[in-house]
Amino acid sequence: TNKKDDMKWTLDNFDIGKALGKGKFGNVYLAREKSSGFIVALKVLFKTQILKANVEHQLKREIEIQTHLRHPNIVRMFGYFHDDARVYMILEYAPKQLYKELQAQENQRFSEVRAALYIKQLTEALIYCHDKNIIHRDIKPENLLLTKAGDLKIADFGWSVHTRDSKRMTLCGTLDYLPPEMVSGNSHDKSVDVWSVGVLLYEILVGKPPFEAPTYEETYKRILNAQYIFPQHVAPLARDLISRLLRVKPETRLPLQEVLLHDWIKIHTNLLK
Ligand SMILES: O=C(O)Cn1ncc2ncnc(NCCc3cnc(NC(=O)Nc4cccc(Cl)c4)s3)c21
Repeated sequence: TNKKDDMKWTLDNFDIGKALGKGKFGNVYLAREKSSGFIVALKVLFKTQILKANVEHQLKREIEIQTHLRHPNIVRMFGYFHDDARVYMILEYAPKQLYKELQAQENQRFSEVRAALYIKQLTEALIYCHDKNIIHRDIKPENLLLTKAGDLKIADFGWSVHTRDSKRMTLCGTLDYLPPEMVSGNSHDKSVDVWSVGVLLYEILVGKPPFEAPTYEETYKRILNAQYIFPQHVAPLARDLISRLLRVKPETRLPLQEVLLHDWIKIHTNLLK
């Protein structure tokens, strides 16, 4: 690795700014690296919380994976360090959170052009991860950020960590984004990410997730049977793509490479991008 990569960072290297997000294990702060003036997001995690939740090994795996990923649609982890009480992740700063952007929309949904750009970029990032045998397993609006230019970045590297700092995590955790094989406790492979692309696509076009129900048990049942309906405003091509992703049988879900070739994506994305 070059000098920068094995740099020994400490808190003294940074001026700390406003809190960007608050979570169970600690907060994320805007920060500036003093010598370069470079702006980053500094995620602070309390060791006591990590140990209490018994997620130390998951954090180590996440850092190991994340420091080796380089993709325009994945938030970079430039490094990490720790002191006696906290672990710090030095992350690429992306100013907007997709779930907040979604909530700010009229009817809480994006246009087909905006939705197709996000799905295309998410799919490209997941293809990159899958090629490195990394399954994300936790794709949902809270884990997706947007750059100033409006490009999507996967921000969450707890690929298999569910006890994560998610904002919409209700007391017992939101099932909404989990595929049948995960809610039923069966084994799962990278096609779990394909399912969650389908859930995300449905939510950003409709304004709520496909299997949302008043009770946990009802959501569970609807996921197991891939039971969802489309409001009449959802266009036929979008319905076609979603129906090829939200399949109970993992092997029948559309491969991610074919998501990029689907007419709904091609028609609604700027082919030059
Ligand atoms: O989104 C926000 O709330 C605030 N925000 N706003 C702008 C912005 N720009 C960049 N990053 C942000 N947030 C950090 C995103 C993360 C990346 N990687 C993570 N990993 C993690 O939390 N791991 C982890 C946690 C607890 C236990 C264990 Cl085992 C692992 S969180 C930003």
